[in-house]
Amino acid sequence: MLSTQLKQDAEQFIDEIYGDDFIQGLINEDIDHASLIHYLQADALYLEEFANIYAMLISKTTSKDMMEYLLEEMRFILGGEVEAHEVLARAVGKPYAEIIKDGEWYPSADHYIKHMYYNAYAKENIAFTLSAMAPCPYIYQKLAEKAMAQNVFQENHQYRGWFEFYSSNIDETADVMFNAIDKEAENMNDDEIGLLRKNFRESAEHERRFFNMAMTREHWAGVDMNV
Ligand SMILES: Cc1ncc(CN)c(N)n1
Repeated sequence: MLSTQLKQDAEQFIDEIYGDDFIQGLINEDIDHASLIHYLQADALYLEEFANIYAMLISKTTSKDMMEYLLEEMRFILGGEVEAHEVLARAVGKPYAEIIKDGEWYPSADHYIKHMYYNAYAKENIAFTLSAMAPCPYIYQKLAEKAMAQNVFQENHQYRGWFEFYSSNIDETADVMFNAIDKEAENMNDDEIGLLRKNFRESAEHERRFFNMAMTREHWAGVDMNV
């Protein structure tokens, strides 16, 4: 099954991201607040676009079950995931709404978001977009599970809630995406399946870049946003 291959492909990225500074900084509680703020600003906008892309997929599917799933996920991403963001905002010590008001699509986030939009606009079959979206729930879930398995988070650990949230809330999200990808892949040729795999791997790398973007507080250099 293609999803077995995709999950195998993801492993390398999960290990790399786990060892990178963002996740280690959360585990060790020594991540700097400026990086958390940068992450929250970028991620609030990323999630908004993720919800918009779900809406685009609703118009492309004829399956009622898939429509219901997409609607439910839209609601979750617009409301539920704020809970994970609130954990980080509390550590920063500022209201979440105040933190995110100045964000923009920093370069790595911009690239990731446009990778998903490209597939939503260019491809009629939703499996192409889903293959670019699936690393989002899947990689966070695996990172959180790994962190919970390898560390003991005391009651007062500042980021415990973040890991708990992603290790327990998004199981089904990734599963439904993988099932839909597998179903569509049954009727695809090798080139198309290769593209699904490429989309997935690219997004897995985007996930890594997104975290690292926060650590370096990446910005557009030489682009005056007020012009
Ligand atoms: C960039 C990114 N990727 C994944 C997730 C988890 N939904 C997230 N919040 N942000």
